[in-house]
Amino acid sequence: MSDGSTSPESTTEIGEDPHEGGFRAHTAITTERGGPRYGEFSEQARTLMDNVRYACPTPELADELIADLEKINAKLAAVRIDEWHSPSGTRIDLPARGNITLPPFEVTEVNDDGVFASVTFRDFHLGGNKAAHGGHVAVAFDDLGGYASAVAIQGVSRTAYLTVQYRSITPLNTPLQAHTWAEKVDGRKVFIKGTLHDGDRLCAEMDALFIKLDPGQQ
Ligand SMILES: CCCCCCCC/C=C\CCCCCCCC(=O)SCCNC(=O)CCNC(=O)[C@H](O)C(C)(C)COP(=O)(O)OP(=O)(O)OC[C@H]1O[C@@H](n2cnc3c(N)ncnc32)[C@H](O)[C@@H]1OP(=O)(O)O
Repeated sequence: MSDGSTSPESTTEIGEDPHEGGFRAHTAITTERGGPRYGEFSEQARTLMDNVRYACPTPELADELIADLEKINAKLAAVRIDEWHSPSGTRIDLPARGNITLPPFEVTEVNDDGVFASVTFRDFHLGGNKAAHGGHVAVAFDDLGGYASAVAIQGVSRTAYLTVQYRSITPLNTPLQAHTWAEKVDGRKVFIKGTLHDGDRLCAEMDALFIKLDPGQQ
């Protein structure tokens, strides 16, 4: 079984030095890095975080779990690679491109009106009272806003500011509808808006500025 990291069919061409300045020189899109079960692996990691968020282990069970997790961490530490070649963040076939640090989203459509995605906040995104933590809502907006910016300018940009208006509770474990779009492009400045809905109900809105990076910019 291949780890897919060098498969020319599944990755965009990246040379010896795949990054330029602070970001990738190319949009690395892969469907094979990490192997065919990388999605299940990521999902197990998310479920681990869900369970940890709500678990109250006995001291004896905590001892056992620490020993188990030490073994798992040793296995993972042995296969760590650099950020440019890691599957996380490049697997466009998986929720949130296989990046478990993002709220899992699935992009459902990209068109002239922007990026449309289904986002599901998990148990481990809990803020309080069954609602998502506001910081996680901002994370989802940052990534999907960056996506809309990338689509608008066909290039890489970085967040200069991002404001979220929290309009109503954002529920956990519910597929929510996210929409991000470029309202205006002015030179390197990309003004991005976003909304997050639970059905007809508006949960949050985003207003952000992304700056297109100059070649080689850190
Ligand atoms: C089939 C489809 C396939 C699709 C494939 C998938 C595609 C997916 C693609 C991608 C998705 C991923 C998306 C990820 C997104 C995540 C992004 C982040 O989280 S980035 C990390 C957080 N942000 C930072 O750490 C920035 C830190 N700050 C900086 O580095 C600089 O300040 C920077 C780059 C933002 C600007 O610095 P300067 O030196 O380049 O530019 P200056 O000259 O300062 O600003 C340019 C213009 O912008 C204005 N500006 C800059 N910052 C501003 C601010 N905070 N507020 C207002 N204006 C600002 C300035 O006034 C200037 O405007 P005037 O040209 O003079 O009109």
